[in-house]
Order: sequence, then structure tokens, then C-alpha cells
Amino acid sequence: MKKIAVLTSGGDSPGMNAAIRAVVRKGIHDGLDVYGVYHGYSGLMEGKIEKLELGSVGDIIHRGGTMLYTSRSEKFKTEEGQEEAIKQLQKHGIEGLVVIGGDGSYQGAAKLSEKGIPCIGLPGTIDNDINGTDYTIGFDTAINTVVDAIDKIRDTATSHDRTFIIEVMGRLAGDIALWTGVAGGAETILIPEREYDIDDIMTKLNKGMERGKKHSIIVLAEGVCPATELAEKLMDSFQLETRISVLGYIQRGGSPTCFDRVLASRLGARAVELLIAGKRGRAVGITNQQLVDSGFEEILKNKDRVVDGLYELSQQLSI
Ligand SMILES: Nc1ncnc2c1ncn2[C@@H]1O[C@H](COP(=O)(O)OP(=O)(O)OP(=O)(O)O)[C@@H](O)[C@H]1O
Ligand SMILES: O=P(O)(O)OC[C@H]1O[C@](O)(CO)[C@@H](O)[C@@H]1O
Ligand SMILES: [Mg+2]
Repeated sequence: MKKIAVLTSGGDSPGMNAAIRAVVRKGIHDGLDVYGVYHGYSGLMEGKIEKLELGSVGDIIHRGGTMLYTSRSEKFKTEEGQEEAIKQLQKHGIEGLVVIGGDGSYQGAAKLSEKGIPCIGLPGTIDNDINGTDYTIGFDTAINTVVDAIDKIRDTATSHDRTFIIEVMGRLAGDIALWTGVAGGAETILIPEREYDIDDIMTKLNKGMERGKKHSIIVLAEGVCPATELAEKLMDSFQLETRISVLGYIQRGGSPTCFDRVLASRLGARAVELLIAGKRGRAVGITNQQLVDSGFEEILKNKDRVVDGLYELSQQLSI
């Protein structure tokens, strides 16, 4: 293998730049030519491909976002789109591709691998919703951003004796809500993987109020329902007035934490090693502090990824 390429796809996440840097530098270190594909799969189909040098990835390790830009592309989900992408790779003589993205991006990489392009996936998403790794690149930064926000909201919630609903990202996965709810001392955490009962929420809030507690924090993953909907339910059923804070895209930006930078560097370098070793159709991850790799098929199976016992613990600690 002489020429490889790297792209970022799906929602950006802090640490993607550190991963790109690792792929480029490790690739060049090991004697490869490394190309960058701009704007994810859309750019791949359009041939937005440029050779990257050591200096191309200088001064980016600490930056959020992705220097290669990203996209979501419906066209790439079609056979026609994938064929166009393959033609572009062949035109540039690229023999292997590193895809940094989430589960959707992995599905695209799996298709390319099936069609003969060796692909290796790197888990780049704030959602932490990828099997085959305990942590995705960007999750640590995102949860620290959220915890900082929760702490700030707590100050005003306490001062005004208010109940706040804080809506965080996670369409299908509750990791951000669960981790930050535990870290932020939330009274209630609602995640898509677990059903909730509005009466239980109110019973818990009431218990707190009986003890003299006048403020509460509810952390809600966006995949459960919009914060406005929960606020209306609490008002209609219990005449409980709440305040809402939807954290939104602030969760995707910012300088990556040390953890995310090191994770991205390790995973990026391992992806290059796998391509050189002739592996394809696999993604890199970290489990129990060890770098691992698994096939896309295994990774893309639906699994309950909620950390063993963390949801139950959150309930025990927030009585
Ligand atoms: N089944 C599929 N076949 C081919 N390509 C796919 C498939 N699913 C997704 N993709 C491609 O991957 C892109 C990114 O997927 P998606 O929007 O689900 O984000 P993601 O990678 O899961 O990241 P995140 O969830 O963090 O935003 C899609 O826009 C599409 O181009
Ligand atoms: O508006 P976009 O870019 O589709 O992103 C929104 C989604 O992306 C994610 O943040 C993951 O990056 C989801 O949690 C969220 O619902
Ligand atoms: Mg996803």
C-alpha cells in the first residue's frame, strides 16, 4: 500500500483534527502518501482530494471542528453515489481510506469496503454511540462542556428555587445525558434507552421539596422528547413551572480535552497500521484501555450500550 486517504463525515466532534493529524503523520512516518478528502462523502464523490504533507496538519491538534470539513450526503447512500466515490479514489490511485465519523459514516465505509476499497473506521462523534469502543473521539470534550453548563445553570436554579430541564444532544443514545446527569448531580435523567414515567419524576421532585429542596435539575436527551414537551406535561399534569435550557450545538465545538487528543492520536495511528497490515472493513476502538479493532458488521449491530449499572446508580444517588 502506497497511497491512503482520510475523510471526516457526519457531525463534527472535538478531536477529529487530532485524528486527522495522527493519520497523516503516522502515514508519512511509515512511508505512505496521505491524501485528504474534503467535505466527507460529498467531497469524495466530487473528487475534492488533495495530498497532505506534514505541515498541512500543523497547529490543529488543539482545535475543535475538522480541517477537512464534513457533510451528510443522501446521494452517497445510493449505489450510484458509491460508484462515483470509488472512481475518484481510483483516479488518484488511492488504495485505502480512513473514515472518521459516527455509525452512519461506518455504514458508508462498510459499503466501500464491500466494493473493494479497504476502509478503516475511527469513532468520531460526540454521541458515544458506537459499538466496539468504550469511548468515541469528542465525547469527553462534549460532556465536559455540558457539565460546565449544568454547573452554571445550577447556580441560577438554586438562587430562584427553580426546576430546570436541560436538553442535551443524543438522538438515539443517552450517553451524554447519563454521564453529565450523574456528574452534574441531576435529580432526574431521561435517556432514549430507558422508558420514563411522568408520575415517577413528580414523586421524586415532591420528595425533595418535602425535605426543603427547592430547585431541581432534569437532564433530558433530545431523543426522548423536546424539552418543551416535557415542560408542558409537567405543567399540565402537576402545575409545575419549569425553565428550559437547550444546550444545542455548543456541545459539538471547542478545544478537545487531553483525553480526546490522546485517544484520537492513538486510534488514528492504529488505523494506518491496520491498512498497512492489509486489514479492511474494520474500525478501531478502545476497550478496557486496550486498542482493539472489530468488523463493521459486528459494530453496526444494535446493542444496548448503556454502561452497566450507571443508569440505576444515577437513580440511587438522586433520591
Ligand atoms: N446506509 C448507508 N449507506 C451508505 N452511506 C451511509 C449510510 N448511512 C449513512 N451513510 C453516510 O454517512 C453519512 C454520515 O452519517 P450520519 O449522518 O448518520 O452521521 P454519523 O456518521 O452517524 O455521525 P453523527 O451521528 O455523529 O452525526 C451520511 O450522510 C451518509 O452519506
Ligand atoms: O444538525 P445536525 O448536524 O444533523 O446534528 C444534530 C445531531 O448530531 C449529533 O450531535 C451528533 O453529532 C446528534 O446528537 C444530533 O442530534
Ligand atoms: Mg450517528
